[in-house]
Amino acid sequence: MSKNNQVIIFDTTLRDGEQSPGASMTRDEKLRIAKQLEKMRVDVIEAGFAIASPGDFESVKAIAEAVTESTVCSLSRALDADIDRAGEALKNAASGRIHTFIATSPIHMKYKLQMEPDQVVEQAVYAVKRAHNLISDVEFSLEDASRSDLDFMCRIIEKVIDAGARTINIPDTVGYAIPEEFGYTIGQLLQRIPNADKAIFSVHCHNDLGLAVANSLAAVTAGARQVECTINGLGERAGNASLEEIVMAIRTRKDRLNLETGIDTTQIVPASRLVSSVTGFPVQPNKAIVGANAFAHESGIHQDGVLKHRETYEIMTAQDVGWNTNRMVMGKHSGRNAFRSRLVELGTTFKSDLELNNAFARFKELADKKHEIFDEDLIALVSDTQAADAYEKYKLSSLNVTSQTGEVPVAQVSLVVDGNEHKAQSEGGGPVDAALKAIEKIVNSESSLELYSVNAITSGTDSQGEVTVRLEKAGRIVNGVGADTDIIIASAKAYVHALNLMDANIQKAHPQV
Ligand SMILES: CC(=O)SCCNC(=O)CCNC(=O)[C@H](O)C(C)(C)COP(=O)(O)OP(=O)(O)OC[C@H]1O[C@@H](n2cnc3c(N)ncnc32)[C@H](O)[C@@H]1OP(=O)(O)O
Ligand SMILES: CC(C)C(=O)C(=O)O
Ligand SMILES: [Mg+2]
Repeated sequence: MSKNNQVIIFDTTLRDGEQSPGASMTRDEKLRIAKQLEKMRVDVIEAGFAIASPGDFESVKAIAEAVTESTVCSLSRALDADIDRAGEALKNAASGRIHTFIATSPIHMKYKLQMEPDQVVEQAVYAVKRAHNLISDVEFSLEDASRSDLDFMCRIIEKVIDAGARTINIPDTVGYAIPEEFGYTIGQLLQRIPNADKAIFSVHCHNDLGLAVANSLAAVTAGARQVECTINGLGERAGNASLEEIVMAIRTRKDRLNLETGIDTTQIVPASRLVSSVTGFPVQPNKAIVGANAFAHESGIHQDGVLKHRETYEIMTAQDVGWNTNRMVMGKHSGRNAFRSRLVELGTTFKSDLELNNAFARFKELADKKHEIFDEDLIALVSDTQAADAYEKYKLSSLNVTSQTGEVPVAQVSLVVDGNEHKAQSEGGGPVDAALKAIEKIVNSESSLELYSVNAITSGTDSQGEVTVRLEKAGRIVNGVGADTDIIIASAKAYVHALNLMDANIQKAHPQV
């Protein structure tokens, strides 16, 4: 059985990960990733498949020469040329490993290798011996192990251990295994093979059924002590078991698994970002640990819980895996507590519950129109609300603008003045001009427009526009602001705000007016 509770993390992003169609990496890109993996304290880095191409040979060689803290490994078929090429690439490694493999399932032996099982055993033993002559650290993999016969696996494994293999890898090459069965297989191999205690048993799971991590965990529970995995779960077809999920599951459920890894988990997110930017494979937002939403909360009930006690909805901290912080995302599912708390952080205070409730109601209206509400939106929304709450002779009740190619824009506005509803219609040079002229028809303010400016508060076509309108009348100047996802409504709001400010000014100066 296992020697201790330490699980060796073998990263194969640079080999199996690179087998993802479209994920080819240059030598320098691989080197950058390898340095990050070393920084993260990965135990073994599979740097490539030295015989695959001159470029891959150079990558393995360069990584073997640059990395000193992790073992550097090259894959090779059970063939002389592959093994020798791997040995050559690794000759300057501080700690190198040759990883040789051959398929052991009936389907692979018969159709792909076109070899009899006895020939496969013979070639495996020969390959391990040849590799062992070049380097002491030899790993042997039984390709397609999860579809191989258990007795046959026991036979070949016993022989390759005798030949010098010190790591025996059991791959679920086609992602066919299910956890209980896979764990059982590992347990049986460890029990039945007489010299099993001379090697570390490893697993290498693919994600064709979405079970790669679950199968890997079942295997370590049964006694495997190396897991082969990749950053972001990159890899052939549906990918490999994801390193970040394996490592964080072992860490987070230490209570149950009683295992550990040597990984510096704070380097996980930087590694994920690097792999994503080098390969051009984006990380899905809901990806465990490294997805943008992995530590983000948008629902009011969750936000309230996290604000009161983080562990109500978080089983890890964002900082533990390399994020700066968790995130409260303001959106249509958010609640008052998160809304108030974010605004307090942004330096806003509410004088009363009524003020909070008014701002919150406007926030919900905005959230129905806009996917994500940013801090800038909140600030604009609160100043808009506070302005509206201050003094309001005029209130915009509704605005309807028709604007078509080749037609003169027409605006119909409904304005409440001192509690009474007034309606007006106007044409204009553009929809904004028409809207402001319609308002003027009702108010007849006799003020002149000194400035009209529009700002997109955030990026994106669903951004709120913030409009500033400066009016001048008899030497008095006021600046009205209005924000809305509809720029014409934002303009009307800003104009009405300016009219209210002008009116409040006049009231202060001449209370009898
Ligand atoms: C499960 C895995 O991920 S295995 C790794 C898969 N990764 C890769 O294949 C990426 C790199 N591969 C390559 O660059 C090329 O396939 C090479 C350089 C390795 C080989 O190229 P070629 O010599 O042109 O062979 P080709 O790829 O067409 O066919 C593979 C040959 O290897 C044989 N083979 C496959 N696996 C093994 C093995 N483990 N041991 C010995 N021979 C093997 C096949 O039977 C086939 O033999 P054949 O040519 O006598 O029919
Ligand atoms: C070469 C082996 C380990 C492999 O990648 C697989 O079987 O999936
Ligand atoms: Mg694989």
